[in-house]
Amino acid sequence: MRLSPFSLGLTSPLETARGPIERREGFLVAVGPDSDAGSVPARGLGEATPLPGWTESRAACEAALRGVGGGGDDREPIAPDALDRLDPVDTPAARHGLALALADATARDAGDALAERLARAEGLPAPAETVPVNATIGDGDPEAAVDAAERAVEGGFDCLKVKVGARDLDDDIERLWAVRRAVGGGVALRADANGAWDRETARSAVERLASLDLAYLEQPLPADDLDGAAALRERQTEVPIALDESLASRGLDAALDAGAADAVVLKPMALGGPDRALAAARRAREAGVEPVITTTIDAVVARTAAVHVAAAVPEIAPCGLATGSLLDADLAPDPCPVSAGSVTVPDGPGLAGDAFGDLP
Ligand SMILES: O=C(O)CCC(=O)c1ccccc1C(=O)O
Ligand SMILES: [Mg+2]
Repeated sequence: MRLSPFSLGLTSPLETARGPIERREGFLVAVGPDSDAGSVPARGLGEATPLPGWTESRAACEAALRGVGGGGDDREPIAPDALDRLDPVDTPAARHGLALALADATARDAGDALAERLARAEGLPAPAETVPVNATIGDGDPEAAVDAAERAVEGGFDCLKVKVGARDLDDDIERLWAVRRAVGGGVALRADANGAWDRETARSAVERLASLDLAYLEQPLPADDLDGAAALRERQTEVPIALDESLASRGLDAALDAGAADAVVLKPMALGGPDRALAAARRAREAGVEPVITTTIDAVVARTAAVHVAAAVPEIAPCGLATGSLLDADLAPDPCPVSAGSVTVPDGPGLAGDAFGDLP
């Protein structure tokens, strides 16, 4: 297994209530084919891009991958239990990197698109050919938010996710209303507070946002506060509640059991791999909770993998996968660029046929 480090800057920092995201640093993970041992049937490519706060640190990610043979050559056989030795809770990005590389290799060997393999493993029907996506708007000042919203709608997006929670609630409400006035009633608006509010502020927010027609409010309360999220849902049906950070901290099952979410925001990089993200999406669906797939502002390999995961979820809601444009450079041309608020799922085989053939 070969690791190739990379470091990519964002065009401008993505401001969130938990601070700005300025760079994304991680590893490409290349495996096989190791014709001698036969444990990896074809070349496969993965990406491990940790985001501390959502995943392990970069150092922990690298150590975990090296501990299961990363750092060697891609032709070296991989221990059969290598993937099992990467803990999806402690080192989700590391597990994502190897799980994706192995899944890409297996799908390539079979001549299937990754989405087809993922769907079959979960007993889901044939994947979709396109996936709807939301535009991601950072927690900048009101003019910047309105500007970004107008540009996104001109570009064909009909769903916008606006970061909130970095300023006073009064200012956020005014900011969201400014966006609503600018884009009109026909565009779906989501707001993501990244856990910034206490219960009283969150209660006030859902009351004051009731008439804004929000598609959902994401992570209004700290990650651990599932009871608070459940209570918000009980009092305010006009503002659906989505959970993101809570899934990493409390787990999907606890969130579903607590009745704490109308929607769950599933990040393959934070959940330990494409396979685990799709399994989570299927479980959420079965519990009547809408799954949404997003990146952690990953490079093109993991972003493409997340598109395959989303494609495998029948009738998926708009996903947070239009994040490539936030990076000021990328590892390869995008095999599934965003057009008119949607991405086309690559045919394969694997992630995207030959699209990543020049990558290490
Ligand atoms: O969902 C999106 O539109 C993009 C992804 C996103 O917002 C995000 C990206 C990196 C880390 C956290 C988050 C988040 O959803 O909170
Ligand atoms: Mg979020």
